[in-house]
Amino acid sequence: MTNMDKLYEAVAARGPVCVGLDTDFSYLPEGFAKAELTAGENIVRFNQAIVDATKSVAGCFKVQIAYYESLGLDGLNAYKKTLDYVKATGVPVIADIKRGDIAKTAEMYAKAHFEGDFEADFITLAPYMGLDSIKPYMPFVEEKGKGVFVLVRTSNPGAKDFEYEKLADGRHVYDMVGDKLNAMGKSCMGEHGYSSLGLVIGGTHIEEAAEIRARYKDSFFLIPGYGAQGGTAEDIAQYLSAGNGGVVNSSRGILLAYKKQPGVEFAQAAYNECVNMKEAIKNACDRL
Ligand SMILES: O=c1ccn([C@@H]2O[C@H](COP(=O)(O)O)[C@@H](O)[C@H]2O)c(=O)[nH]1
Repeated sequence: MTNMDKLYEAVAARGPVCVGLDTDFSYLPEGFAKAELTAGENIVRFNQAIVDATKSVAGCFKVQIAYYESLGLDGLNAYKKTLDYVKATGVPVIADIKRGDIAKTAEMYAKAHFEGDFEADFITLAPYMGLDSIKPYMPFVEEKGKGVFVLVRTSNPGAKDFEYEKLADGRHVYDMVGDKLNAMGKSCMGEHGYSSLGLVIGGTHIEEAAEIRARYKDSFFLIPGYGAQGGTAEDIAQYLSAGNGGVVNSSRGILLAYKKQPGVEFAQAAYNECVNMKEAIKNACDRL
């Protein structure tokens, strides 16, 4: 069974919410940090509380490496401890590292994030340098069941700058990227009908949602943009297939939920936000 199969089953069991552990030190509630600990150590304590509170309603967790790299070695230690803590729960974990480089360098990134200290179930990749920048990850995908999510149509406003450009055949650039990746992903199909080569499809532009879902029936989607970036359950539901086939990330919306729930402890507030998000997406899927 591939990690994508496990992710599919996790979504079937607990829903599509992907809890984003993009933990900035400034997100820790007042009085939470212990002065005798480093910033990274305090972030790990915060993350552990979030993971404990939300794992029963999380399809997966996503750890955004930039938040940890920005703290240097202390942060990388916190990154590893956070990954290890999530892995011990058995809930799938995506390392959001967005790598993209020449094949030889990509081989090293693959080793760095699919084995050893920073091993994750899934990683994110940027495809701009071409398919040879993705291929070095495929031995881990095809032989060890690992998974990748590759950027196709991103959630940021700048998605319009390159991804929406039109080709001579009428396709958008993001269609061409998605088509090539979807074809590449046929080499690693799982038991549940989804490839281990998944696609990142932002949940903030919905005009093409139905077309994108129909075009890539066997691609699992990582869908960022819910909450803080304005994506709604109604928008996101269109990227799922009967409530599965994708995971929906929310980072700031979950980590900072306590700021919108006065008097509620931060981990409980994160849990409440996950439950609300899960129900809102389910209701929106049911209405489709
Ligand atoms: O198109 C993309 C690809 C990745 N991301 C990542 O998702 C989260 C979003 O965080 P929020 O706080 O929920 O906005 C973050 O890690 C991004 O790096 C994305 O937003 N859009």
